[in-house]
Amino acid sequence: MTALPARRLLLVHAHPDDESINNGATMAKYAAEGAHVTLVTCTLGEEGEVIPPELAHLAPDRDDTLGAHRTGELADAMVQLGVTDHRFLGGPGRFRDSGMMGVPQNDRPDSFWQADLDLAASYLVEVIREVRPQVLVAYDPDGGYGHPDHIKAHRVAMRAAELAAEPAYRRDLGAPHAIAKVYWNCIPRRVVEEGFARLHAAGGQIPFEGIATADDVPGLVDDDQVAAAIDVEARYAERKAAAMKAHVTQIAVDGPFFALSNDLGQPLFGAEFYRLVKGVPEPAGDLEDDLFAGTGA
Ligand SMILES: CC(=O)N[C@H]1[C@@H](O[C@@H]2[C@H](O)[C@H](O)[C@@H](O)[C@H](O)[C@H]2O)O[C@H](CO)[C@@H](O)[C@@H]1O
Ligand SMILES: [Zn+2]
Repeated sequence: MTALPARRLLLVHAHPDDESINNGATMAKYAAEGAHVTLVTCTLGEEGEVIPPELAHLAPDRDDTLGAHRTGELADAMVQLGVTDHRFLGGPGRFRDSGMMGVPQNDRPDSFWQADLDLAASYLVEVIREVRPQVLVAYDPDGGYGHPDHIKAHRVAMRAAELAAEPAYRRDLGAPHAIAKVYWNCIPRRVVEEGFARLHAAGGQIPFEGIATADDVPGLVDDDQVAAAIDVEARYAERKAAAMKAHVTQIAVDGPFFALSNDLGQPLFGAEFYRLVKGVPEPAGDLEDDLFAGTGA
């Protein structure tokens, strides 16, 4: 096996589309700089809604082929971001999209929400011990906005980071590896409110049915919770928008704005923000501009 680059970043997401929405610019930046970026997606997004009418037949209550279709959208998004290492947790279709919190699909035995935590984490331990990343990016405990697959993805990522470092745990999955820095996705309320102010100023020019609210944006935090801001050059923000566009069934992009299948416009943020939950923080008040800061990589 060829040696991996010195810098290795692992991101764990619930569905195809989350990676581009939350971390598209960060992934594009580090991939372009030669870091090894590994994305693990926990489901195929089988229970999603479908935006384009001509693709409505893919829906779970029609042909139920949306999951297979979204793997293609995700592959297209990876091309836009320059990311070559993408995996589905446990293999494609191992865990099914659980649907929004409270729907009957949450109770399907094959849903990610019902998955045994340590079993699901064991698949991620194998990836961690192979790739040996210095940095892990995951959701906060609420999954950003309370979606069961996002909550479970957080739990699996944090459990796998713990188990991967445990010398007595499953040496058949590789040599122990302790991830140096763990971040959770977030976004400062101030930045979100500025973005919505721009959206409201655009008013009638936006092509969406309505406008979301700041509280609809996952991972809202106060400024003092933010440890790192990856505020990339325009070219990486452009890659992010292109990757989001690749998720045709889930996201409609219009310039600096986008909407999910609820057709509620929200700002598309080029800068991406992170809370540090493991690692040495910068001196109080200083924002990191590099997720690998302090790792020696
Ligand atoms: C960004 C994200 O996590 N999307 C999920 C989410 O999709 C939302 C869901 O269909 C909701 O009912 C819509 O109103 C909203 O517009 C969608 O973004 O949940 C889906 C089902 O679990 C999932 O497939 C999708 O990736
Ligand atoms: Zn999601």
